Amino acid sequence: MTETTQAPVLRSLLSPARYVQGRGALGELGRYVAQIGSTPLILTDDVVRKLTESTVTESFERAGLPVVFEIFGGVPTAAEAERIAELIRGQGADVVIGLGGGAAIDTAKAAGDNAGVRWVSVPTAASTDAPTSALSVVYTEDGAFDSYRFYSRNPDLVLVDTGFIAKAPVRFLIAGVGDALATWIEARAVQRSAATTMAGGSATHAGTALARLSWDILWEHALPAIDAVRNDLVTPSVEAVVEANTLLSGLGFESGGLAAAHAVHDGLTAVAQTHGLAHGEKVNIGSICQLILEGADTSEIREFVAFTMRVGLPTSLTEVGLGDADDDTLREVVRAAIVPEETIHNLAFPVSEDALLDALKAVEVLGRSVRSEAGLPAPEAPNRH
Ligand SMILES: NC(=O)c1ccc[n+]([C@@H]2O[C@H](COP(=O)([O-])OP(=O)(O)OC[C@H]3O[C@@H](n4cnc5c(N)ncnc54)[C@H](O)[C@@H]3O)[C@@H](O)[C@H]2O)c1
Ligand SMILES: [Zn+2]
Repeated sequence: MTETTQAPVLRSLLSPARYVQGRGALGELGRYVAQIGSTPLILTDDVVRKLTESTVTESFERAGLPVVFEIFGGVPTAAEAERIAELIRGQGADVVIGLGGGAAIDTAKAAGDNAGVRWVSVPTAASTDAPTSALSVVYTEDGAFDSYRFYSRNPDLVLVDTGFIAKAPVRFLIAGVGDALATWIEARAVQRSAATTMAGGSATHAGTALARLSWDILWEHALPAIDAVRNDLVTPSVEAVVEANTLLSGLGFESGGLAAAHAVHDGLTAVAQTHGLAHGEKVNIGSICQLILEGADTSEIREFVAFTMRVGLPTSLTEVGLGDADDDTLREVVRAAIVPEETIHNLAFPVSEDALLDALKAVEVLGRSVRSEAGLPAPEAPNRH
């Protein structure tokens, strides 16, 4: 028998064991967590703890679970994950719950993996597609993208209470729409190039189709959902967008694949000017950049810019703090976006430093042009948070 020297091309789809979504879901968290472990540790920040503590406590008490909160430090670094892992070991916890935004959720996954216990994602904002995936994005202490860290399993449970999402600042939902719209743009590119996905191997039809479904739902429901959340309302559009941002985009990006949009996001984190912005806001600049690099139809690109502008996402370098950036600063972004391990190389064509620099600059030109066509004033630099 002859031995094959090449690994076979395999298709793969990953997902969490259970996904639960709806108004009032947080009150049921204890019941679901009790199926996974008996000594949970909840990782969250002060803001989210204040909002959720009474509901979580009541739910855990009903399920006979102890209530142990730990404050998340704010940046998902390797050191923060190890600090939490130490606590898990010390307390003998058997499940860690990331409660809050993508950063707390990613840190809970990393800490759970370090400590060898199971993990649960409870997003209180539909701001990213982090909750479902079997990976964390690791940052340096000063907030720059460091690396992707992959795990052998996804969260055992992802639970989303749309009542909390509707009461959260609308900017989070808007950012989540930016993150989720990129999913189809990137999965489509990975499908064209037959590149490897974040799940390892080639995309399944299912992974790619979920990315597309997320896109379709967002074009239909993002604007009414944003209006509803501005008024603290949970409508069917809000439920649809939360599912698109969290479940569909989560499965779609992981099993459909990433390409240039996220690589450009990662590049943007290399410069301090962008640090006050949400993940999904930076990703939207990456999506526009990818469409430009791909030479997508002018009408398609302009429609995307106009739509995401209406959604409330940044569509120009000015809005991510880089309006007056010199070439050296932009080259820093570009170089970080095209390092060999970046997903930009999943595009079907090679991308040079100069090509990406020009595409980035073209985002500003395009964003300004679409704004003025819509009769809107020139873009403004972001408010610092
Ligand atoms: N692992 C993955 O697959 C993946 C995918 C996408 C993004 N990410 C990561 O996710 C992170 C970004 O997540 P993010 O945009 O949610 O930011 P974040 O986690 O920093 O959260 C932002 C803020 O939201 C606040 N918040 C959360 N819920 C709230 C609520 N209901 N009301 C008021 N405030 C609330 C938190 O207190 C926090 O300060 C980045 O680290 C990014 O790399 C990971
Ligand atoms: Zn993302």
